[in-house]
Amino acid sequence: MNSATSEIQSRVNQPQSALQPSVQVSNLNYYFGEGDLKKQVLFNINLDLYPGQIVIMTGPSGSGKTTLLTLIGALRTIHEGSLKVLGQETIGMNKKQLVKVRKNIGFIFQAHNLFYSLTARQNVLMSTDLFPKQFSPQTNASKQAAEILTSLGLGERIDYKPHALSGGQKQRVAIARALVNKPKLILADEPTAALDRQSGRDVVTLMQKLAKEHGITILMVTHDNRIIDVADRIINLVDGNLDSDSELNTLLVSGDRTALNKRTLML
Ligand SMILES: Nc1ncnc2c1ncn2[C@@H]1O[C@H](COP(=O)(O)OP(=O)(O)OP(=O)(O)O)[C@@H](O)[C@H]1O
Repeated sequence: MNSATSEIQSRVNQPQSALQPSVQVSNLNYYFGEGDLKKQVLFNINLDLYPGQIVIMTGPSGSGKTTLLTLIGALRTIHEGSLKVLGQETIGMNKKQLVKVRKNIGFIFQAHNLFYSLTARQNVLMSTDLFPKQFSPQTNASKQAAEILTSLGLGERIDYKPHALSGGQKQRVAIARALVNKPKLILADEPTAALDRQSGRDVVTLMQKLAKEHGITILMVTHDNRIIDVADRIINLVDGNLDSDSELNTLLVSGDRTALNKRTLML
């Protein structure tokens, strides 16, 4: 284990109270629309997410999951309260400052959004500032993209275009693209929805490994109850309110299967 890895390991193994949260949400309210059409969609949200944690966000349709995810991803600005992402307060930030915050976050979506005219490696490089100036296979960034793809089991597919890849392989390219800038926070919106059972399982196992080995915080919105067991924690939004927030192991250890089943039924 190199020194960087052991430092991360020791951070991840600390009690959560000793760690700096990657995301700190306090008293957050959010509204859409103006004047008479103004509608509140998030109500007094308080939430801290820690390094190494996989947090699954569930809740009925329209409960505010995507809105909260996009606020944490600095894709929108908050109106009221406080939202610190990787130590930076985002309220009052201008577009340029938000873009800077976003650079430290990896995004993974249901539709992997790959460019079909580019190879797996070139798709990964789209996330770096070095594209398209230098995408010859000799550059450091290109080598790094190849390394990440190899570590995700795509060593044989580095220079293939998406049409020659399976659904699970395409989603792994999307994960590689989310990782190339070494984010401390990954936000995923239905990352397994388009995948068969085995590919979905492979993708989340990989995400779990990344969270644990590199101290990455992963916040994932999913309706896929086939993958719920990878969560360290499940938060449930109902009508814009944080309805519950539980450690999955606690639910399982305490034998409170009714609570877990109730939650799973809502997915
Ligand atoms: N751009 C928008 N303008 C106005 N209202 C919006 C906008 N986006 C979302 N909403 C409303 O905000 C509320 C929360 O929506 P959001 O998409 O965050 O819910 P969700 O839990 O992600 O739903 P789903 O599971 O269906 O994706 C809903 O009432 C929705 O209609």
